[in-house]
Amino acid sequence: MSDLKTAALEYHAQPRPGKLSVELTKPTATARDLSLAYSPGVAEPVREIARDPELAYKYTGKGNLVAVISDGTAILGLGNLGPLASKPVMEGKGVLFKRFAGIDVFDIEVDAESPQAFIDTVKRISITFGGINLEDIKAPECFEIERTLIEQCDIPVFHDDQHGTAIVTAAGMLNALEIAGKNLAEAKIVCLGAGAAAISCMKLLVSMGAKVENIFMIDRKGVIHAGRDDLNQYKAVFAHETDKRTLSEALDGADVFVGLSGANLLSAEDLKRMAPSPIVFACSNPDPEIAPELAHATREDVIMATGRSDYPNQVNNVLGFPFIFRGALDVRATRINEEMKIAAALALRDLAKLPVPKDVCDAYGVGSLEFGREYIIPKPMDKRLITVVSDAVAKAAIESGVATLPYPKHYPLKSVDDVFNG
Ligand SMILES: NC(=O)C1=CN([C@@H]2O[C@H](COP(=O)(O)OP(=O)(O)OC[C@H]3O[C@@H](n4cnc5c(N)ncnc54)[C@H](OP(=O)(O)O)[C@@H]3O)[C@@H](O)[C@H]2O)C=CC1
Ligand SMILES: CC(=O)C(=O)O
Ligand SMILES: [Mg+2]
Repeated sequence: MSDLKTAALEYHAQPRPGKLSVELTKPTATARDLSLAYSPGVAEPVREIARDPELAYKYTGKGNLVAVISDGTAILGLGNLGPLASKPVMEGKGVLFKRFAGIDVFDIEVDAESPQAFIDTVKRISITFGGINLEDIKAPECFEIERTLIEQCDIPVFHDDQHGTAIVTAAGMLNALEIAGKNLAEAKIVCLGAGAAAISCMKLLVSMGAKVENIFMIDRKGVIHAGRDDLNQYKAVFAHETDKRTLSEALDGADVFVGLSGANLLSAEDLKRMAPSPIVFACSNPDPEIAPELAHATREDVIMATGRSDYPNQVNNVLGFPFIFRGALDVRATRINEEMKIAAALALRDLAKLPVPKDVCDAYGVGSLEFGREYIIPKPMDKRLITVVSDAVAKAAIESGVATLPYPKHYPLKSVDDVFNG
């Protein structure tokens, strides 16, 4: 077994199985404590909540609890391996929510026979939570699932593979284009993949200035173009008249490659076809569309990002979801809207341009980090993320009218330790 495989399996198995547990937040040392925590005292908050449901936020953990829910149909780039196999990823998201934003998570893997069965399950349990993070659900089913749940739930429902990925990709892309001396409005973009992440990423780039006619999206059957009669409504948005049919043809002179598809699908030969200073976001997990070593060996001028932690420029939704939900929960937003997504993307973009503190460099074992080809986006370990991203999201929620609480007194948060100082 490879070192990483052995270490990863050992990490998950020892010293106890899994990565998450439940912790107590109140004293339980005495009989008196127990009479408050459980019977008879527990009846008091029960009566209060029955009288006024809003009081669930005061007397239970609802307001800081997010459900990370999957049906296991698109686990990372590994495909449809079923709900149980998705559990390590969902626990992993729970780890990141807690570590970076102090948010508690129940991971929930649903064995659903249809999208409607999945929707019904999530809807029925949604009252338990302050927010719902849908995860690793394949396209096109994910779009209808999310739309219906947003409509039916009064808490934020957010399919992270769509919007978290789009927000982080947009932030990195704006910076990469600036470094390459290009701009979104003129960039010729090739997107390999036309699923949950790809469609949402391209939609957000369009809403931030990219031109649909400059985007070539590619699925397993090749370039998505106006002559195809096998496109679902989500792919069809990106269909235009073109004689390009293959990835190679689409990449001729392209400024940007975004990979949200699968491992090793971009060859060195294809990378050579791209324009000067090509931007390559090979974001498939765990293995990117092209290995960074191969990309750098092929093109000295490449600006390269992956979804992984072990290379520079990690374009991964971990930079978004903890801080976006933190901001949304703290103003009790009823949804996560476009204004909040764009605010998060711009906050991430801007943070990458500030001097990087020493503790962040130390965590990544480098002497320094400076805005440029090898540092286009902040590092997940950067403690300022919770300050700037959560603040931007909370403010955008208030300004766009979806917040039900005012701007929190303890904002902007200085660190994750600050979360319960409000
Ligand atoms: N870095 C990050 O933060 C994130 C990365 N991702 C990565 O994006 C990828 C897709 O995830 P997601 O959108 O959720 O999954 P989906 O199942 O919704 O979409 C997968 C898409 O990839 C396409 N695809 C797969 N293999 C090929 C191929 N050989 N050639 C062309 N297209 C191909 C599929 O084509 P078709 O439509 O024809 O089936 C489909 O459009 C995964 O690798 C995942 O790890 C996802 C979210 C976040
Ligand atoms: C990062 C992530 O959510 C994915 O690859 O699916
Ligand atoms: Mg995912």
